[in-house]
Amino acid sequence: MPSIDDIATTFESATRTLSLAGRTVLPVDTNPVPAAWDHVTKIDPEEDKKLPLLFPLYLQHTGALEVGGSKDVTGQNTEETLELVAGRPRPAIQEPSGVRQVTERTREQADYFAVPQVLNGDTEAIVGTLGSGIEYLREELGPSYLEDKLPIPLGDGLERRIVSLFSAWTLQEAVFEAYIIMNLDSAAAREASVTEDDLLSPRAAKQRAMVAETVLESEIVYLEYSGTFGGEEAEAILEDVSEALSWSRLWYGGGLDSRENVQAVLEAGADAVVVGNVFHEIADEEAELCADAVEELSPDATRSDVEDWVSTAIDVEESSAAEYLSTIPSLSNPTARAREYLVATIEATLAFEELAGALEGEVTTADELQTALDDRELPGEVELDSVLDGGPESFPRELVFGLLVDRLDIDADRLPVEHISVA
Ligand SMILES: CC(C)=CCC/C(C)=C/CC/C(C)=C/CC/C(C)=C/COP(=O)(O)OP(=O)(O)O
Ligand SMILES: O=P(O)(O)OC[C@@H](O)CO
Repeated sequence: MPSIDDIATTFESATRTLSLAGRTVLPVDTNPVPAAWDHVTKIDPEEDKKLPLLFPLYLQHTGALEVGGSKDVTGQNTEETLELVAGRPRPAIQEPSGVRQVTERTREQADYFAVPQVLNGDTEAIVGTLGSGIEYLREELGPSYLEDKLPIPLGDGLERRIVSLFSAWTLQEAVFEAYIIMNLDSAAAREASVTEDDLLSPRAAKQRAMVAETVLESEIVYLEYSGTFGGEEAEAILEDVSEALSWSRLWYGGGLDSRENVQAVLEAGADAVVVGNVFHEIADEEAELCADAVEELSPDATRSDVEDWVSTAIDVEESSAAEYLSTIPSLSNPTARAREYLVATIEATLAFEELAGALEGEVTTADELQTALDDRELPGEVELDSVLDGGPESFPRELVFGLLVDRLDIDADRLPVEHISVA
């Protein structure tokens, strides 16, 4: 009679064979990273990188929101950013660059967990940090998660096995991003100790991508030029790497800000583009624009007044809003959308200023503020509700409440609005 170990071994071997067939010969796509994502927006939780006020308007057109960065990222600012953006309106991926950015809360908030592994960096960036991450899952996050969830203690042995299952499951559920970092002048290159000697030719990049797909089983191979556009060099790498991959998705990120540079990397073989800086630049741009609008426009300016003002205040075609929207392959007429979203943002700001002015000195507690907002149409509410499909909680209400709590210096729990441009 076969032992339980024999049965388990046979089962494991059959599962592996099926998984291998799914990756190679069967006409099915078993990669958990949706092929439909051809555009991903990378959102950095660090303090200096802000979100546009009506960010869901912009994010409705992207495939997924990837939350992470290489500098000044913490568990707390990651939780805050995920609290704001996850599901608004697209799924969120947490991409940690350090172990302690992962918390119980971020695991609950994010729909996907993406672990970077750098194919051309130092050992720390391929196995070192990952090793401390697994240790952290087993020895800290797992036990504290279990303590929160278990109604009664189960005894040391069983608890240890459940914790080990928790960390194995977390990694099983994770998607791995095999990075090839090619811009030496980026935080990502510094983080992963990528030097001149580590830069790869297209052929070497292709060979490492093959290791990622077949041995490391990385769901994503990520050509990273963070902060700069890789141009022809990147295209040559994408051409070679894309020929070699059949299961892993090939992502390109770095310096994208126009339809042309997006088309170039997609045509060279990228499955998806990742856009970071230019999204945050929308927030900086609108903060200035809104400050000017508050100075120059009357609070009861009509939409057509605002549209006219926008036409004189900014060259919309050259704006960061239009640049970001132009990176979304499926979106037609990005300039017209940018104009529409900028106008909506200014209208919302003018209405917010008027509301804040009316409530100043009138309300001093959270309850009073809540009552004052009930049954009133709030700035940005119509636009945001049309994108967010209602849902049980009203995001525009929470947003305006949070911004007013800050403005009126009220003591109350609120959304982490400090990540929003105009706060
Ligand atoms: C398993 C657990 C709990 C955690 C995983 C912890 C790991 C393995 C983190 C990976 C650390 C690592 C290899 C970082 C490399 C740097 C990197 C690729 C960062 C991502 O780039 P961006 O942050 O988007 O780049 P910029 O900041 O330059 O824009
Ligand atoms: O910020 P940018 O240059 O758009 O790069 C996006 C992303 O690849 C960074 O990890």
